Amino acid sequence: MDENLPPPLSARFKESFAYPTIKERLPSILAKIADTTFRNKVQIKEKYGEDGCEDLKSIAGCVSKLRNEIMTGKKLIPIQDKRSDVKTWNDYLDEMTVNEGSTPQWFVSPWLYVECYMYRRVQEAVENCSVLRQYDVFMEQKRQSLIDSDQPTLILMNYLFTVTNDIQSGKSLDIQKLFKQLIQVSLWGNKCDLSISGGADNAQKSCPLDQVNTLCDFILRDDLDKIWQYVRDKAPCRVDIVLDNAGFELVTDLCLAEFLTSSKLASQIYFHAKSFPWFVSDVTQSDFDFTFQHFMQSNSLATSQFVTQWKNRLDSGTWKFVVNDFWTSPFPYCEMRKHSPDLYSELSNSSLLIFKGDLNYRKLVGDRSWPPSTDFDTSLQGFSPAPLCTLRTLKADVVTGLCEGKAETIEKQDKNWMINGQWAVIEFAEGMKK
Ligand SMILES: O=P(O)(O)OC[C@H]1O[C@](O)(CO)[C@@H](O)[C@@H]1O
Ligand SMILES: [Mn+2]
Repeated sequence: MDENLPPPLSARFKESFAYPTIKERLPSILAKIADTTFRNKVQIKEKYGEDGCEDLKSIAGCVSKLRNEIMTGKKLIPIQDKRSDVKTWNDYLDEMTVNEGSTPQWFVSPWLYVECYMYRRVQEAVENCSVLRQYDVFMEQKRQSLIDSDQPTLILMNYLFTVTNDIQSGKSLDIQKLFKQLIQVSLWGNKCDLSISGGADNAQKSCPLDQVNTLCDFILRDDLDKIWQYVRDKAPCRVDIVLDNAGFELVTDLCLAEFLTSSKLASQIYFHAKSFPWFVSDVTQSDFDFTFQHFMQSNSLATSQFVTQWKNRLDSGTWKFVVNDFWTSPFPYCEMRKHSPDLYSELSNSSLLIFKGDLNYRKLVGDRSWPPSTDFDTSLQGFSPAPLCTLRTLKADVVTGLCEGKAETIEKQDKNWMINGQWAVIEFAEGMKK
């Protein structure tokens, strides 16, 4: 490890947000999983019979054991299942053991690593089932949060419908203004994750368009002008969105993608998603499919036209939905080139990478305790497959790229500014010019 880098965030710092996350938030997420699996018993029995019930029992048992391991600060143990990423995880456990001089522990080791490990252990419980190997322990919550966001979704779809019709009919529009607006809608969509709330209802309630104006002052660093100039000069170009949460956030990402495509700023959009349930609300293939199914049942003209168009875009390859196991690995992104060279080179074909959300941000900056005024480029530690930007509301006590004194000023105004999801950053790193 580079001695000059600040230390990784960890629950061993009791005043940091890692500590209550591991002590309270993670155990409560696991308790909720055990709870919902029991509640699903009747349904599962109908569909899968006794084997299904046995699987549910086994998932609940594994999750309760894991909860106990966390609460008693046990050592991390190797993953044991047949998923193709097992070796990666177990090799990393060995590597961390060597680095730390002893086996990693929940309240001692880097927060990023142990928190990712928890979700991989939950998946282990599912992988070892006999009939429920596709089971998603967070499915109900994710679906409900999409349904609970129907109202703001409709407002957004109707608005976008007018915008795209105007574009098509050649009406003169302020594309720059729309670009900035839809980026901000997608940014604030990131408020709606289910991990920060420990799985409690966190759906979008207010009007997503009004929010853009009222929340302007809560953006601590705003590189939108630079991003706009870059995209305008590159257009039409390939844009990659590294997705975060299902539910309303995904709706906002799809709307951003639609705007970029119909305005011809983007020629192609890649959506990157998780290959198994992750940090409660992150998008998987089945969440993406459910979102489309849900839209297909809508009575709204705008929604049903968009969903047909989006399916066509996916069929024709203008849009691509891709998953990669790297996104559900514990590695910070500066290690992507080493651990997933194929993904790194795939991303380098893009003109702009948009990283959504808090966890992506933590991985971009290596989840280290950087002084907030550290240059954003420096904190990326060489990760630069293509020009990139982040749309992130702050839910963890790490941030870089703020101007000198900004953190201190905000701290006086709101002592929870780094963790309450009320503040945000839009940061751009152009990297090496291509
Ligand atoms: O969905 P997001 O924005 O990545 O947030 C995920 C959550 O997980 C954490 O990274 C850790 O629990 C928080 O910082 C945040 O609440
Ligand atoms: Mn998430």
